[in-house]
Amino acid sequence: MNLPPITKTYGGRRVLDLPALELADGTIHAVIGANGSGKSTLARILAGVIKPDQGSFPYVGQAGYMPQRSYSFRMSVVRNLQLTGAGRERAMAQLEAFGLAGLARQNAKGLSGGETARLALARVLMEDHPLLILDEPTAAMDVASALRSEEILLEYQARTRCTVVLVTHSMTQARRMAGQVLFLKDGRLVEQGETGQVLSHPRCAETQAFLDFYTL
Ligand SMILES: Nc1ncnc2c1ncn2[C@@H]1O[C@H](COP(=O)(O)OP(=O)(O)OP(=O)(O)O)[C@@H](O)[C@H]1O
Repeated sequence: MNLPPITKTYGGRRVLDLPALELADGTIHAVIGANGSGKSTLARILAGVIKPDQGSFPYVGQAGYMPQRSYSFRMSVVRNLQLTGAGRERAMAQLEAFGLAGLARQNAKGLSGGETARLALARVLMEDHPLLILDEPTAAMDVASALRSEEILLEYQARTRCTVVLVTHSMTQARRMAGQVLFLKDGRLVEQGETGQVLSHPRCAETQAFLDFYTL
């Protein structure tokens, strides 16, 4: 997937200023960087939720998107998944996979934060998308749920061969999941490359300085 240069400006402040990018198809790309570095802004643009300063993103409508603040609809948990057009049996199987089957009949608005995130991920993975944009999908989850979600996501990706943009603050998650890593700082792309290279042998001092905090 070739992306054109992308900029985004709010109130005269440029929060994203990226060059043309190539994201290898069928690969999981982890987007890492400090708070405010532009990760969610990039995710929203790729998902078509907001527009870049210029042009429009050509993949609007094709992407499955899980925003940073996951949400549910005011109806039963199982009906949240049936909204995708799936039958009850398929929806229940997905809830089972995400450990939510016991909550199927409960109103989804009563779910905890981590449960809501599991439901949101379960919902986006009900359909096959060529492009998946996941903004910190497991940040609210307990470790067991996060690891299970990673497994399900990897199975989904292996089956569909979709391209995934995964925003994460977890370097261990990036190592487990991603083939490529993009490091953003102050809205700029500092480094992009194979996961092991960027996380273990970064080329840029700025990347190393960011990663140093993860060994503290
Ligand atoms: N709607 C908006 N109006 C004004 N500024 C915005 C808006 N959305 C984002 N920004 C600014 O753009 C910058 C990048 O925000 P973004 O949410 O993309 O960061 P992030 O890397 O995802 O951060 P975090 O790790 O905290 O989620 C921030 O400084 C933020 O304040």
